[in-house]
Amino acid sequence: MSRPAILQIGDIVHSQKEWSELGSFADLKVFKGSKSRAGFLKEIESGSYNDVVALYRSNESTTITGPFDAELISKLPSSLKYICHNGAGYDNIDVAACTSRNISVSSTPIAVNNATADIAIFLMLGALRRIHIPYSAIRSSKWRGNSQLGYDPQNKLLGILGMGGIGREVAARARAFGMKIQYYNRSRLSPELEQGAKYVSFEELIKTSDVLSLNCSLRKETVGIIGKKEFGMMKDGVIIVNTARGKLMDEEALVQALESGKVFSAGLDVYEKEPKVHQGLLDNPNVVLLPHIGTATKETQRNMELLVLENIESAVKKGILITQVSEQSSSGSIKL
Ligand SMILES: NC(=O)c1ccc[n+]([C@@H]2O[C@H](COP(=O)([O-])OP(=O)(O)OC[C@H]3O[C@@H](n4cnc5c(N)ncnc54)[C@H](O)[C@@H]3O)[C@@H](O)[C@H]2O)c1
Repeated sequence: MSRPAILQIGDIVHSQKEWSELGSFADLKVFKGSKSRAGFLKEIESGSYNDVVALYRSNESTTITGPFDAELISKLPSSLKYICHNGAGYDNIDVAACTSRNISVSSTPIAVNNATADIAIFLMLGALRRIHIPYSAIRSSKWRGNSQLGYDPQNKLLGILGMGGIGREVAARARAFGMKIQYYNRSRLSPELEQGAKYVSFEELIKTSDVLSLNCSLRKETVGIIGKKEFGMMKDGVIIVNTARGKLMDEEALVQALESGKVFSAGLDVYEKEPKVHQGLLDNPNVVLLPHIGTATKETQRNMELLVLENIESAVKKGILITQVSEQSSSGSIKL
């Protein structure tokens, strides 16, 4: 029987040794052609990947191939059974199109939790203090510049929208700051996972939170989940933190809510049209901005790569993905 092949798209930076070790049971191929969607499609058409069973891709490699949408998925070789994605968010993969082609998809949850929750807390504290103002004043020899007093996290009500892996780590950290926690999720968590957080309706979360942290995945039904109407329902002086996905929120509506003072400040790691950032956010000193660096630590990047490689090994050797995406693992609709 011929050996299966595994295809790498994009860079593997922190676990090259472990990638090479997959060579003990499979042929390793790396997409090196003209680094574009057209170049990738050309390589597929040439037949070079006709023995590829599993592939490695990442949120970063989307800049090379474009999204794994229905069009691209329809052109993948018929040998391909597993897409092992490096990223906790996989909104750049059309999972339904994969399922209908009997392709299983994995992502990298858990590995991302700590680093992303750390950044959410960093942004929340920064937003509570409107930290950008003193932060930039000192470097332009203005000492505190136009700084005003901020707020303590203690005794504030933190609302978490999407109490998944990252949301729960945000809650754990916020408890240490003396915050009260409430959350809304697709389904209520067990008491062990809730850790005392109060489960409330979406409407109550929006209306009563002092700080709102967006931690839910981007799906068709969550695009624009926070828009003009929701900002209108919020408490005056609310603080918004978004480390999940920019498209969850109507950025224009956020800019207006910041300008009107409805929103005291915001801490953002993600944007609607990355890498483009709304000019109204760039111009507003009350906003803390980071360029999507939630998982940008050496430990987390390595752990994410390793989890992808573990998924590949398990898939090729045993036909099982370790962290298959929930749309496929819970529906049981995929037959291999
Ligand atoms: N800033 C970064 O660098 C960075 C890093 C990792 C992940 N992320 C983003 O954070 C998101 C969350 O990651 P995670 O690992 O915690 O994922 P997760 O799957 O563990 O949690 C997502 C949660 O969202 C909830 N959810 C989905 N649809 C919902 C809806 N309609 N209403 C309410 N809740 C809903 C789910 O029930 C789940 O609890 C990812 O999807 C990803 O886009 C960003």
